[in-house]
Amino acid sequence: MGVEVVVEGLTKSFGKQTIWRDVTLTLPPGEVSVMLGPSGTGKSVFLKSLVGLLKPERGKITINGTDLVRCSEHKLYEIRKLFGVLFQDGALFGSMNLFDNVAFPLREHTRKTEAEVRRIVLEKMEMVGLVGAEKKLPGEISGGMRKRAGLARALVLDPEIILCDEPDSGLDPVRTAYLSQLLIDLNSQIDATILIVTHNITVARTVPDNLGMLFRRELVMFGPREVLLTSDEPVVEQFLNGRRIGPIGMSEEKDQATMAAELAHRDAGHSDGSPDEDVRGVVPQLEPTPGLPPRGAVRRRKDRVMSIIHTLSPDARQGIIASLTPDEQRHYRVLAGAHQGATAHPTPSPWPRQGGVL
Ligand SMILES: Nc1ncnc2c1ncn2[C@@H]1O[C@H](COP(=O)(O)OP(=O)(O)OP(=O)(O)O)[C@@H](O)[C@H]1O
Repeated sequence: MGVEVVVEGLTKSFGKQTIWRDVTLTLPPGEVSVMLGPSGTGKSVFLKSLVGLLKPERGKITINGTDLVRCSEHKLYEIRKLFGVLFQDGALFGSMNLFDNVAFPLREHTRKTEAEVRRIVLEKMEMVGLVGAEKKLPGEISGGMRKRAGLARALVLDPEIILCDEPDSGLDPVRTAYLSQLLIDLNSQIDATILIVTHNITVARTVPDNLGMLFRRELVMFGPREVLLTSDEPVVEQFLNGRRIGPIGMSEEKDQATMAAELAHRDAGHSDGSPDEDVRGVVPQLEPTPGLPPRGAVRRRKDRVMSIIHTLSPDARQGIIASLTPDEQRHYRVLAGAHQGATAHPTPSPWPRQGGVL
C-alpha cells in the first residue's frame, strides 16, 4: 500500500521571491489527490520539494517517520526510492529506445539481471498499453505515448508514491480521458499514493479522491473532492469553471478595479466567452476498468471522510452521502438527503472481509 505524506507549514522561496508559504496537507495513503492552481503558482516547485529535489526553508515533509527537509543525504536517497515521478514532458532520453528508457532506473539503482530487467520492463509497458513499442525512439512516437512511457519508467521501481506533473499537457481530450483511466487503473492495481498536478478541469472533477488549490502564495484549500467541487470560494469556483471573471487574472492576481470593470461589462451583457452553466457540483468519480480489483483506497477513504463529515459544508456532506450505497448509508447511519453527518458508532461493516481485515 502507498504511504502517507504529511506536509506541515512548508515554505519555499527563491531569493526574495516567496513561492508559497505555510502549506499544510496530508496525502492519505493510497489515495489519489490533484493539486490545481493558475500557472506560476508553484505546483511544480511543490512536487520537486516533495521528492527532495528542492529544499524548502521552513516546515516538514514526513514520510515513514522521516522529515525529508532535514534528513541526511543518505536517508533522502533511501526515501526517494519510494517515489515514481512522471515529469511534464516524460523526460525521456532521446537517443534511447523506449525499452532502454524504461529499464534505466532498474539498471542504475538495482543489481537485477538482464532477464529480470526485461520481465519488469515488459510488465510495466503492458500496464501502460505500450507493448510492441519497445524499439521506438521517443522522437518517433506521439506525445501521449511519451507520457505513457514516462509513466512506465516511473513504475519500474514499484513506487509507493507517484507524482505526475501535468500528465495531460499537450494531449487531446480523448487521450487525456485514456490517461485518467490509466491512472485510476494503476491505483487499483498497486494502491500507490498518487499526486497529480493539472490544469485540466475534467481530470480534477473525475479522477481524484482529494483536491487542493494553490493561489496567492498559499494553499487555498485541500480536502475531499466533494469539498472543492461544491465550494463557493471565488478562486476555486472561477478555476473549476474556467472563467475569466473572478480573482485570478492573466498574470495571477487581479486588482479590484479590473474586477469591477469586468463585472460591469458582464452586467451590460458582454460575454466573456465562458460557458453560462455552472459546473459546481459533485460528479461521479472514475472507477477502475471492469475486471480490475476495486481500489483499496475507496473503503479507507469512506471511513476517513465519514469521520470528519460533521466538519464539512452542507453541500459537501450531501455529495459524500449521495455517493454511498444504501448498505453504506445504513452502516454509517446516514440517509441520502440528510445533511447532519454520520454517527460516531457505525453498525457492522457492509463490506466483505478480505484477508481477515475489515
Ligand atoms: N530553480 C528555480 N529558481 C528560481 N525560480 C524558480 C525555480 N523553479 C521555479 N521557479 C519559479 O517558481 C515559480 C513557480 O514555478 P512553477 O513551475 O512551480 O509553477 P507552476 O504552478 O508549476 O506553473 P505551470 O502551471 O505554468 O507549470 C515561477 O515564478 C518560477 O519562475
